[in-house]
Amino acid sequence: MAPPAKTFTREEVRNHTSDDSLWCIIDSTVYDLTEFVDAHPGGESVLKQIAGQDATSAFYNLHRHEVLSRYADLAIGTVQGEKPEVITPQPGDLSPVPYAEPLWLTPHFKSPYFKESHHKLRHAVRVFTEEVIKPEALECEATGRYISQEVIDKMSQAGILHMRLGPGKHLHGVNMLNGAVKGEEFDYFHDLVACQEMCRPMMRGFQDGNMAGMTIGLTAVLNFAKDQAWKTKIANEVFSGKKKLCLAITEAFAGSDVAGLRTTAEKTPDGKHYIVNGTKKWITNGVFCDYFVVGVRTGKALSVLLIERGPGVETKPIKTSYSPAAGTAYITFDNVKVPVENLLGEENKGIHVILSNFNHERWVMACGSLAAQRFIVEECLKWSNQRIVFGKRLIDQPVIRQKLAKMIALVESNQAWLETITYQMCNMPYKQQAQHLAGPIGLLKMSITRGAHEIADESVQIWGGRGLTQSGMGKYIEHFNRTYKFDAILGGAEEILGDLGVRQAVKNFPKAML
Ligand code: HEM
Repeated sequence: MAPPAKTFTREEVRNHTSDDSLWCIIDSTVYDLTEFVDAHPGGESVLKQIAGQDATSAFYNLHRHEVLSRYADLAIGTVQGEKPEVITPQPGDLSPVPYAEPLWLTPHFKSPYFKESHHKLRHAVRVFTEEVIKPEALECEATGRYISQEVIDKMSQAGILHMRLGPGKHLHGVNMLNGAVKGEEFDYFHDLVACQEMCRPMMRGFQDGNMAGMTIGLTAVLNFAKDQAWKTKIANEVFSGKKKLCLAITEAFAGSDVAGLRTTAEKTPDGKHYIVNGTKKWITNGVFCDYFVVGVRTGKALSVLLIERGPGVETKPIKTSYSPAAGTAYITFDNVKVPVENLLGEENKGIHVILSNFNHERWVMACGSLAAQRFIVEECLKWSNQRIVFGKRLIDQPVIRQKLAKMIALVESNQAWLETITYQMCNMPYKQQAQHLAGPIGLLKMSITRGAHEIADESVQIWGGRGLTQSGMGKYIEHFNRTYKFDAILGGAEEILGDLGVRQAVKNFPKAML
């Protein structure tokens, strides 16, 4: 909101220093703080000290720019002949801060990978994220409530729910974000753009609460359901946002080691149903889902069933270090009767169903974690540039520049690797992807989550106490430091994925000797 059109001279502002009239200037705007003094969260005395003065540096040393838009009604005009210097970003804007955007979005840099439609989609998703998703994310993260049906409906109408599964036939004919990209043209670079843009609210619990379950679970139905009409029914219900679906594989008994699952499914004597018994743990979105894509033991091997919420299915929230908005659940199945038609893929060949989406799931997590790291780099660059300590900006200290250099290098190198792998995904048929990319994607995710560890650590050191505080200037640093580990565990632990990468590399090792 622009300040009122009235103008004042600096001389006039200097006359308002009493309890009856206390003004100050921040970035050429004049604020009347008389009534606000008592309510100021930072106390009265600090405002009295800057009465009548230009408080721009003092303000930015202690507050985020967004505070000014929250209190815009305190502005009474501007200083005659002066214009604001601080940039107020508009929805969809690219950040002008160095390294705040990937190189393909940086002026003068070229990329062989991104076309006009990727740029269009980037802009459209960023606007949607800022206008629709971010306000919801902030509220859900603060209150712990689950995503609202209203926001789910808006995402469905904009084609975002379809988009979250990556490229494929399910996108054909879907109007995405008012024609930003055609479903038929949507490739893994569009997918990358959407994944990275949708992380921008930087609310990690909500990010998973925002339909992560369907992203990793619905593909099993699309690719392995046998009955076409049944598949279409489930897909329509989920893509329209009317029903929620999640993937339920991990158990207290087995995390990354899926072969150790203990939930059982036994066929009834008439062969028409399975009776499912067991438990599932850490199931993202489980608390509010209607459908569960469940890994079960059928005899000695694994199978995958779609189980509908009903008698015998119970979900309880699990408290994790991110917000309850993710809907993380402990699930119990007690004598749940499931029609045999709900089998996905072949009986006892469920491992193929489970593995089939791992590459995409891990790649999605890699995209998201890296986008969050870049956001943290931007926060650190801005903070180091505006924070004055020992009479200098933080960035004037070599030790801080070293930390920033390390953080930038980690993000840029991982983004370059991510784009190279994405290019392979665009150019390899599914079978080749499964054969050649599981190892590289495992190594990529490991590298990115290791980078997150370094970046979380260095950023807290740069921000000091504010990096440990849940409100105020360093709130994103605190949040990132508390939640970055999710990406190092979910979808396969860092160590397991690194090991997968090396094992795949040595599988067909040539007779090459030293
Ligand atoms: C338009 C003017 C101002 C508004 C609307 C405002 C608002 C706020 C708000 C909302 C907070 C809570 C923390 C946050 O959300 O960032 C805060 C904290 C604070 N403010 Fe202000 N403020 C203003 C000007 C100033 C000025 C000029 C100073 C100092 C000279 C100041 C000193 C402080 C201090 C010391 C804190 C506590 C910071 C911390 O806990 O780290 N404020 N202010």
